[in-house]
Amino acid sequence: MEDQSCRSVEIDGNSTSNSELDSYDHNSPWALDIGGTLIKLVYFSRKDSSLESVGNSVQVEEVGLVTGSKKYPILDGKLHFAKFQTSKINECLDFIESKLLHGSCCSHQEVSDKKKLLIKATGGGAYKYADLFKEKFGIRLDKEDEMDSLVAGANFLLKAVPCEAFTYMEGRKDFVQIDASDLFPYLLVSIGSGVSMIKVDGDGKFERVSGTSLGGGTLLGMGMLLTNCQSFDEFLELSHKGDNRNIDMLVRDIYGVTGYSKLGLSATTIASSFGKVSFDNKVLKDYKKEDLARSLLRMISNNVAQIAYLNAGHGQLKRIIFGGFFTRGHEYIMETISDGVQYWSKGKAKAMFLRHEGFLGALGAFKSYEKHGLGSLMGHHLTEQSPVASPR
Ligand SMILES: Nc1ncnc2c1ncn2[C@@H]1O[C@H](COP(=O)(O)OP(=O)(O)OP(=O)(O)O)[C@@H](O)[C@H]1O
Ligand SMILES: CC(C)(CO)[C@@H](O)C(=O)NCCC(=O)O
Repeated sequence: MEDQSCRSVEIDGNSTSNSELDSYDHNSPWALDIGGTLIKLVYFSRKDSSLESVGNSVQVEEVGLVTGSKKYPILDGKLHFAKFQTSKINECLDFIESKLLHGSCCSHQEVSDKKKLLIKATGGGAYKYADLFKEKFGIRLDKEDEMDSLVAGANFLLKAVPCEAFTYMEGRKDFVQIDASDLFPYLLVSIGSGVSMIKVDGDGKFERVSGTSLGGGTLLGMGMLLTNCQSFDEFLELSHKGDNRNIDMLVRDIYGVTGYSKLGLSATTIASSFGKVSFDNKVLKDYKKEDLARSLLRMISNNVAQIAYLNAGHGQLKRIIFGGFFTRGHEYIMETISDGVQYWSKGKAKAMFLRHEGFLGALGAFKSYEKHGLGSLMGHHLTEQSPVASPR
C-alpha cells in the first residue's frame, strides 16, 4: 500500500516562548480526523522545536504559508499534515510516539489528581479507537462532531488562505479568491470513503442535506477487485492510461454517430457506465485493467457530481466546493467532476476544489481548541509565501 505522507505549513507568529519541547507542551497542539479509510493528523511545531528533528520515515515537506499578522502569540512555527491508513492505525501511533506528540497537547483535565491529556479528534474513529488511545498513551480523545469539523476546516481555509480554492476545467487550474462577505451559502461535498453533502450558511451554520455511499471507498474497493491493484495511487496510475470507451456504452453505441442531439446528448456521452460489457461476451481478464480503472473512476466521479448538482439546485447554490481525500489534486478526477457539474447545471454552477481538501476535518478539530478558550491557534490572515504544493 502507499506510504503515509507528511507536509508542513509555516506559521509565523510572535512567539513569546522558545523553550525546548518537553513532555507536556501547551504550544504543540495536534488534532486527529480518524476516517473510514484514512487518518489525518494535523500538528503544530514551534520553530526549532524537537518535533522538527526527531527522525522518522515520513517525508516532511514545506508548503510555505506564513501569517501576515503578528497577533497570534501561540504560533511561531509550522503546521504539519500527515495521513495514515486507518487499517494501519499502529503506524499512526508510532508516528505520534516518534514525534513525542503523546506528551504534548493543548488542553488537559484534572482527573483524580492526574493530568489527563485531551486531544481533539473527529471522524468515526474518534469513537471507535478512543480506548486504544487511552490504553496506549493515556490520552483522552475529545470528540468534535465530524460535520462541524468539516465545515469549520473549509470555512477557515476559504476565508484565511489565499489561493486555497480553485476551479479545474479544460486542463486549467484557476485560483479563485472568494470574498468572505460573498462566501455563503455554498455546498460542501466531502468525498471520503462515503460522501457527505452539506449546505453551509455561515460559521457553525450548516445542514447535511444529502450523502451517498458511492464514494472513494467504493472506487478503491471495486478498483482493487477489478484490477488487482494494491493502492489508490496504483489505481490512479492505471486509470491514466485507460480508455473508458472500451467499457462504457456511449450514446453513439445506441444511436449511431449523430447521437441524440434533440436531447443534447452527443454521440460521445456515456449512456451507460460499464454498459458495453453486457454485450461483449467477454470475461474480466479479457479487459484491460487500465480501461476498467478509467471507467470506474468516471462512473463514481460523474455520479457524485450529479448528486452534488441536484442538491445545489435545490438550495440554489452556485458554488459547489469539493473536499475529502478522493480528489487529491488528481487532474482527471477534478476534470470529470467539473464537467459533470457544468453539464448538469448547464454552466450555472461551478465545481471548486481546495488545496488542503483532505484535511478539512482535522483542521476543523484543530481549530476547535480555540472554542475552549485556548486563544487563536491559527492566524486568520495567512499570506502566500510561494507557489505551493498541496499536502497530499
Ligand atoms: N493514499 C490513499 N489511500 C487510500 N485511499 C486514498 C488515498 N488517497 C486518496 N484516497 C481516496 O480517499 C478516500 C478517503 O478519503 P477521506 O480520507 O477524506 O475519507 P475518510 O475520512 O477515510 O472516510 P469517511 O469520511 O467516509 O469516514 C479513499 O476512499 C480513496 O478513494
Ligand atoms: C458515514 C460518514 C459520514 C463517515 O464519514 C460518510 O462515510 C458518509 O457520509 N457516508 C454516506 C452515507 C449516506 O449518506 O448514505
